[in-house]
Amino acid sequence: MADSAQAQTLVYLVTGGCGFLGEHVVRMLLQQEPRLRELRIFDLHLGPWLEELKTGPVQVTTIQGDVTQAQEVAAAMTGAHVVIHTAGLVDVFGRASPETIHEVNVQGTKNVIEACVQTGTRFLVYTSSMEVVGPNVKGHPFYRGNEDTPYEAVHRHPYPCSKALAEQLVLEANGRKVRGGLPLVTCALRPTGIYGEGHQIMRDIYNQGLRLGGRLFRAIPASVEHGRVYVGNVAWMHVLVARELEQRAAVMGGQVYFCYDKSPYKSYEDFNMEFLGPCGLRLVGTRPLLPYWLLMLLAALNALLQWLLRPLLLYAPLLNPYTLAMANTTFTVSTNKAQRHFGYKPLFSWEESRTRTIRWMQAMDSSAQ
Ligand SMILES: NC(=O)C1=CN([C@@H]2O[C@H](COP(=O)(O)OP(=O)(O)OC[C@H]3O[C@@H](n4cnc5c(N)ncnc54)[C@H](O)[C@@H]3O)[C@@H](O)[C@H]2O)C=CC1
Ligand SMILES: C[C@@H](CO)CCC[C@@H](C)[C@H]1CC[C@H]2[C@@H]3[C@H](O)CC4=CC(=O)CC[C@]4(C)[C@H]3CC[C@]12C
Repeated sequence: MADSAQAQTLVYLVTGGCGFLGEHVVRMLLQQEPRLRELRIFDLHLGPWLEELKTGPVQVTTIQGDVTQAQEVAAAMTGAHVVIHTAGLVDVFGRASPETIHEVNVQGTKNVIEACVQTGTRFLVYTSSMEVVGPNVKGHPFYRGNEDTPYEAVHRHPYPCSKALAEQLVLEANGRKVRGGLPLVTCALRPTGIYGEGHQIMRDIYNQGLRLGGRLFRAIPASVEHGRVYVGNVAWMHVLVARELEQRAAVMGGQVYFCYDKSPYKSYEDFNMEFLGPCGLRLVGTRPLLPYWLLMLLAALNALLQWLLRPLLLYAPLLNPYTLAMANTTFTVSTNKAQRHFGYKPLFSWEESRTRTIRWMQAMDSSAQ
């Protein structure tokens, strides 16, 4: 909890504070930000776990609200010093319409920026995504690249398009005058694929493995590297950026940072096995069991079924042409920009991140029995 020796003066607002990443950011702020006086948690859906936070020394205010509603955002932000904007619609499975994704991710971000200007909130940290860069529609590999690595970032899918547009808005807003005349300082963090406690896709893959008798079948060559980062380290990076933005505005304002840690470079499936293996699942095959053209056909079939069934029900399996391309294209990051600009070092080692994730999966498993 916050060190009471330091003055508790700051008001933070976390949008999407009840999501997978948002909850970790909220808990990390309460543990690691001694200057926090009030923490506002803004989300479309508030979780029951928030109640336990209200007994600590920091005032925790929960706000059920929608980022697409400009007046709700502005009302929540009045008097806040820092906003960490993690709220977003994360959908690569065709559950939401492209219009809804745009509305939440782009219009929602515009509303946050305008609310900063209107209310005088000076520091904005935006959760962007590796997807703003790639993999692109051509499936070009991005092998251990950094923030300056040239890459043809061309997207068609609504999710990366929306994240790219929103990130651009955030970066362009850096330096705008907010109420009171001081400049807005903004910054965007680009996590690669986040894993850790609360990761819904990991849960889904685990359940899929159970349904298949404790087995998963390799679909992606082991040589395709997919960047992953532990949720606790992503949260830590958000807390550090928020803390350092004021002092290092000239260096950090308008910048983007990949979120990285010491998680190993592996294929999406091999990486998941680091957690699913200790939970009793087995990955069958050292090479993909089906040829790629057949997987593409199955993915296309899933897309067609989704479209045909849409009037009756929502069919949104994990495999579709976009997720297949994502999993099958090398995209990994190797950078030290965050360390150079604001002294970031991962708070959790790979071993700790792995252990925490396994413990969470095992607890989830035993509570389901
Ligand atoms: N999960 C991942 O691997 C990655 C996620 N990101 C980004 O991180 C952020 C958080 O993602 P996750 O925690 O994974 O997703 P999540 O779906 O668990 O959390 C998003 C939160 O935003 C809230 N939200 C959605 N629409 C809202 C609205 N209209 N108004 C207010 N709140 C709303 C949701 O209720 C949810 O609590 C997102 O911006 C996402 O684009 C970036 C890179 C990787
Ligand atoms: C082809 C299947 C065979 O096992 C595996 C399908 C896996 C996919 C569901 C995932 C592969 C890559 C993931 C994405 C990636 O980690 C980057 C992301 C960044 C974000 O900002 C949001 C989440 C995601 C799009 C993530 C979603 C799930 C995958 C597509």
